[in-house]
Amino acid sequence: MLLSVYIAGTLFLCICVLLWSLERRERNKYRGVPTLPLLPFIGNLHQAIGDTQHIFHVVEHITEICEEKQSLFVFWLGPCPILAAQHPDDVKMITNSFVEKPYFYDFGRAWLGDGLITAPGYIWKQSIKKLSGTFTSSVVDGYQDVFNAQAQKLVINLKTKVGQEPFDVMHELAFATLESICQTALGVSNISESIVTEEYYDAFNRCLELMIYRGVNILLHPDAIYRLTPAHKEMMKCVAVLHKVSDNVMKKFRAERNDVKTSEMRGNQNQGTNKGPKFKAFLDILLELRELDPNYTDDQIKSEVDTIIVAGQETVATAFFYTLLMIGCKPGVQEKMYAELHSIFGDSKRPVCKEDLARMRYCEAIINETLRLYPPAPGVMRYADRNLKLKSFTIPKGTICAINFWGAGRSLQAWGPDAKVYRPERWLEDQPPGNPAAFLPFSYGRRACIGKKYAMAILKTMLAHCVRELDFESQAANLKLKIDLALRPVSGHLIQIKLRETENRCL
Ligand code: HEM
Repeated sequence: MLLSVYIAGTLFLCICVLLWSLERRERNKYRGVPTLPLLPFIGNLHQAIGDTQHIFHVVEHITEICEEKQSLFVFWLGPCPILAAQHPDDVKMITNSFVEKPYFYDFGRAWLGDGLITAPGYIWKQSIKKLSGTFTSSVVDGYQDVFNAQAQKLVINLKTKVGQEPFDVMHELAFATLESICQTALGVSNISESIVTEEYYDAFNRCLELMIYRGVNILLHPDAIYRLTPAHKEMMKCVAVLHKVSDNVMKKFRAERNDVKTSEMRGNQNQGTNKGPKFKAFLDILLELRELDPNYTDDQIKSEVDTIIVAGQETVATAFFYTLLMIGCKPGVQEKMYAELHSIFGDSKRPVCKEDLARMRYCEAIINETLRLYPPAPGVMRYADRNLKLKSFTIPKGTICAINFWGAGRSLQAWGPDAKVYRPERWLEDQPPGNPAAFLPFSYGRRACIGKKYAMAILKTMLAHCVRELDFESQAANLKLKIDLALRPVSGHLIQIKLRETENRCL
């Protein structure tokens, strides 16, 4: 008996020593890179435990260290090093060199399959060749009618809130951007209630929460363990709701395209009854690709549809919210924007056309400044599939790199002494501000956002419609934030609305 206790004890000790020496060897690879105080085996894991508000504080703390030392930072999630980067030179190198994403992205694969965001590198390389040109300026110009219609509908919805106490505006924004993405990129002109539903909205938010919950619970990272948990069961239920939406969209799309073909075949007889969209939708392009390439499966198309819904909806709605938040607490900025709109539109509430968008320079500066300080996605990750030499450090193969958008956008080094001040005018000066690789809301390098032109067009259109008729008020002084994958305010997306004075006079 004593002997077996002795053997077991010795064995345990040997395993600990082995693990400890492996850990030391691994940690030595990152010697010189700042980190937080480490515990044996768990590294910084204990510092990551907490809610999503705590995660935001950790990111803020890391940002301060990186800025002060002008260096990288390594966070040890147990045995797994996560290398945070925010210096423009490092960001450029990392995002241009690596296209693989770390296993954290697999947590979204049940939902987004091999769509562009979650696809492994070899699939992404094939997909991006086909899809990189799907949101060019000329394609996005074709969406302008939908953007106007959705913006007008949003104004009508927001007018019902005039005079109320501060309210959470995200619901209105999310529905407007979801309908827009279905009508534009996915080419479904009649959005029925079966598509944009409360059930979808709730399932979407819950999925994000469940993914972050898994992300911070390292014990739930292995699939074999996660599958046994109630969280997995709930995730699959939510994913089923979300997939029902993409299935519905695809069914409707096919039905509408068949109607268009039928009415085209009927020729002149039915002229004027064809209500299909005037542009080629992203989904048109996907279906054309499938006709040309038999290896392009229905599953792949569905994954891209789910991906485009996620990528083009929540991000735009969040960006719009922060823009309202900023103009709402800076009356001078809002008035200057209104003056610009008045110089373009006069008192007219006419639709916004692409020439107007080009003239809305202050409005664009407001959006850029908002995205700099409040990037809807506060960062992204890349997986180092080989060693990479940076100026100050060689990233070892196997490292998970986290690009810190939040930190890059607020860096004094990159943006100057007023980096933390909201000043849209910086975007209108002769020299473009900062360093392009420090302005990261759409990411940078390979695997950056392909929807930037879409985002800017819809954001400007919605802003023009809203600010021409409404006056926004908000409190951002004591804003508390959390990271729910997206950067979100803890107390909700609170805004107050008044009718613009000119509107009051008209009534
Ligand atoms: C303000 C709005 C937007 C922001 C802040 C934003 C941000 C981003 C970011 C940070 C990424 C990189 C994700 C990663 O590497 O993990 C990304 C990728 C992507 N975005 Fe956007 N996005 C916006 C709007 C849109 C829109 C409107 C669309 C489509 C209509 C879109 C489509 C995509 C796609 C397909 C990808 C994956 C690209 C790839 O991996 O090749 N985004 N976006």
